[in-house]
Amino acid sequence: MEIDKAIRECDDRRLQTKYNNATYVVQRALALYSIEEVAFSFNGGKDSTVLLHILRAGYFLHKKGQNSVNGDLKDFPIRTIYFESPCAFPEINSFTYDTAAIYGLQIDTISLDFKSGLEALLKEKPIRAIFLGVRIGDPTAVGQEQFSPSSPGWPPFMRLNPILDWSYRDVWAFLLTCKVNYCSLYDQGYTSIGSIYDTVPNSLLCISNSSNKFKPAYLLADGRLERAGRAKRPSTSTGGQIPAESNGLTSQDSYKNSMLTASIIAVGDEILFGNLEDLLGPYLCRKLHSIGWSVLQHSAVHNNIDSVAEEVERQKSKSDMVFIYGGVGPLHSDVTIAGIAKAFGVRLAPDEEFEEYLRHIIGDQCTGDRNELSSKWEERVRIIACFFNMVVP
Ligand SMILES: Cc1cc2nc3c(=O)[nH]c(=O)nc-3n(C[C@H](O)[C@H](O)[C@H](O)COP(=O)(O)O)c2cc1C
Ligand SMILES: Nc1ncnc2c1ncn2[C@@H]1O[C@H](COP(=O)(O)OP(=O)(O)OP(=O)(O)O)[C@@H](O)[C@H]1O
Repeated sequence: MEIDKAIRECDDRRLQTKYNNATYVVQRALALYSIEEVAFSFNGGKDSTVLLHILRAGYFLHKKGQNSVNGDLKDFPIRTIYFESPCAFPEINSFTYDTAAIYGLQIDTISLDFKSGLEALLKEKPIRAIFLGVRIGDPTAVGQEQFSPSSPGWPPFMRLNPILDWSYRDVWAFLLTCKVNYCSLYDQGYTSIGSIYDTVPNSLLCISNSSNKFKPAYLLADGRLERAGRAKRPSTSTGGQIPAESNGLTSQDSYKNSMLTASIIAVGDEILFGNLEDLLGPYLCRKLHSIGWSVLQHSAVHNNIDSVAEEVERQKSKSDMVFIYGGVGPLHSDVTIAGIAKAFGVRLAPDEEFEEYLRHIIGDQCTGDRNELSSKWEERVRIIACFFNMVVP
């Protein structure tokens, strides 16, 4: 099987681990559900293209385990569903159907919205579980695991997310290592694709502003910014139904003329006990005021998860931006980040690529301990901050 072979022969250990885990999830699912009971939700995007090949490989390994291997490119009996929309890019539509033809996918095209379409599908077919290309950075991944029942109010099925823990870089490492086709829009600077009304190429890949040329998606250095091309278009007299033409990041320009508001939260028992003077807060207030921002509130809270979470929760609905400092070090008593996660209802996960970057800059002195990494990082941030203070008056 060409995918399995390509991954086993490559020298990317991290990719091999991700691949092994993802195909294991597929094999577990195929052991739990019959082929008639599962479906694959495919939309021609990069994540679902990865998932297609993970499913092909997982199905191959599943059959191999049963001693009935068929290496045929078109041996893919899992029902595939595609929610086709008139707002989809034509390139996405044609890639979806071309790929279906190449790999012999039995594709059911659904023209309803997700919920109604799934309701109709589940009435008609014995489907109990659906494979999705959802990844941890997606807004819709919040609270999901590799096996997650559909949400309350949705028809009942199991959501299967084999690539949930894959990063943007993992996705591209896989597609390029396996040399599989992907939608041509990704070579034109699109990094995550929604509809023609809300998606433009990612400005971070712009080669030069004048030529309007973009580098391919796999060259985006920081995968956390993959959704920067998902522009929020202001509504217009035509109901906002104008294809996005400008770049996603420039949509922030519309804010320039209105006054932005900020809240400032200091976290630290020492400040509340009066043992430490908060110098940063007044400094931030002055700086923000000098650039035309309005500071709505400046508060101090105890170094405890619930206090931080409650204050963040309160302030985030009032201000355009909340500044928070204190309690972000490597000690167990530093709980600010956990408090912020609680306020947003998300769980904390290590950012593996950032960790790798830190290891790279810390170099040989690194023992591999995560606490050590964050304390060393703090040191560097302090040095950079001092430097910044010296050169910026
Ligand atoms: C097969 C399938 C199952 C879904 N199940 C759920 C669900 O259980 N709960 C939910 O809130 N959204 C569900 N959705 C909607 C997605 O979470 C999400 O809104 C959609 O994929 C659009 O994502 P985007 O905004 O990143 O394009 C489902 C979508 C699909 C295609
Ligand atoms: N129109 C659709 N039809 C079928 N499945 C869909 C559709 N939209 C989303 N999905 C499912 O939800 C998953 C997550 O969607 P998402 O848009 O985040 O990823 P993607 O489209 O694969 O890649 P990209 O982020 O580059 O657009 C998809 O991989 C697919 O499984």
